[in-house]
Amino acid sequence: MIAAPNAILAVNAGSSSLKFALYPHHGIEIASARLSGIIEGLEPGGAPTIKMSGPDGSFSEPIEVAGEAMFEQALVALEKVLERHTGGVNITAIAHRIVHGGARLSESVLLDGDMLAYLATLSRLAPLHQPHNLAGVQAFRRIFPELPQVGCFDTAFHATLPVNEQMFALPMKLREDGIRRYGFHGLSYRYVTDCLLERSQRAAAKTIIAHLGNGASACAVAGGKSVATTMGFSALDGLMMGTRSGALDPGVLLHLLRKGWNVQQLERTLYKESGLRGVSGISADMRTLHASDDPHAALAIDIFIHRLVRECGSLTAALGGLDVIAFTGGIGEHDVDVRQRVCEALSYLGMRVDEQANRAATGDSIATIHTSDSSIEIWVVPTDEGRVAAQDAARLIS
Ligand SMILES: Nc1ncnc2c1ncn2[C@@H]1O[C@H](COP(=O)(O)OP(=O)(O)O)[C@@H](O)[C@H]1O
Ligand SMILES: CC(=O)OP(=O)(O)O
Ligand SMILES: [Mg+2]
Repeated sequence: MIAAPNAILAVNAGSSSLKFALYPHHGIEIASARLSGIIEGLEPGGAPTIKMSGPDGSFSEPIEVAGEAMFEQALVALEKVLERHTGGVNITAIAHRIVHGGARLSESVLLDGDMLAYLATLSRLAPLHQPHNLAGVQAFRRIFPELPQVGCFDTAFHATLPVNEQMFALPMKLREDGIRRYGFHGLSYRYVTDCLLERSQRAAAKTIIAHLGNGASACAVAGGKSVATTMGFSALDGLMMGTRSGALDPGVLLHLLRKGWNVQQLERTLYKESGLRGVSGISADMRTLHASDDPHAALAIDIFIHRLVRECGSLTAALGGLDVIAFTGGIGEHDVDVRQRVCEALSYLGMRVDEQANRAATGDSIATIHTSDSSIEIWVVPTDEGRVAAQDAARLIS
């Protein structure tokens, strides 16, 4: 009898959805994802649905849940769906994307009770991500108690940030309380950095990676290491995002507090009602904004690009020049118009975008979109955060 192939299940548990992908592996050798998908509607009162695409094509089906423990019931359903569509792979570990590893964790780790207790203390630093990530781990531990669970941290890639990039100009005592810049989207930055280092002679020098998804940030990478990044203490800083404000004058917060706003109102506004959604009044989805002829939609896109161009200038200054820029995340991989406008605004650096190559880069595979006389390479790299997590899990269980 031939043994079922081994595979690692990489998951990203959010507030109301769970993204997953299954990576076959042979020891520490990881293959491309065999299938990937999302369970949506996991909020109380929601109607959980599983969407998946893999070798048998794409499908979407509701998950039957009754009473409490919706998350656990969804995982049991996921296990059955995976069994049906993979012909029975042998899952060897679950690799969890967890946004915050704090100052202590600069690498992925096996998750046990002590480690989870430490990670729970970081929830206050990432209130909209960390509690959901950890609830995901707990649910998987209950449903699959025999499987190793591995934590892979968004902050880990930024452990190399120099101290002047980590520090706020605040009283030193606050730094001792953990109030410093951490940076996020590290799994994506690691994936893109590895892709670039494999393919470009110049990527080892001075590179900016723009991760433009629902959450968005950009990172300056030198010699494969993070040296500056736009997200800081929380996943709110830096670029304008789908529903988050990005960098904001702290005076605005003081003003609103003085007007009587409470923490919940501030949190909701900054995380959920700002960014593309807040400015446009229409949607957080870039595709919807492009399709709209409302002037507020155009204004939202315009601010998004303006903020990104300014941050690229700042990151270029931190690097002392620029050799390579890479676009990734849903917008970075697919949005021809945003890439064109950002690159044209950065032409003062000697960046020349090839309009035809840009139009042809659809995010299905890695592409370059610069002209032969551009002094800066421009890349489009479809990211794969799950693969980085799966690699680490394979290493940790081997
Ligand atoms: N073809 C496209 N053109 C422009 N934007 C796109 C396209 N496809 C996806 N996006 C945008 O990508 C964003 C989601 O990015 P993604 O990286 O998938 O999200 P997440 O951060 O949840 O992983 C949305 O704003 C969406 O509009
Ligand atoms: C850290 C962060 O912003 O993550 P996401 O883009 O998944 O919201
Ligand atoms: Mg994302």
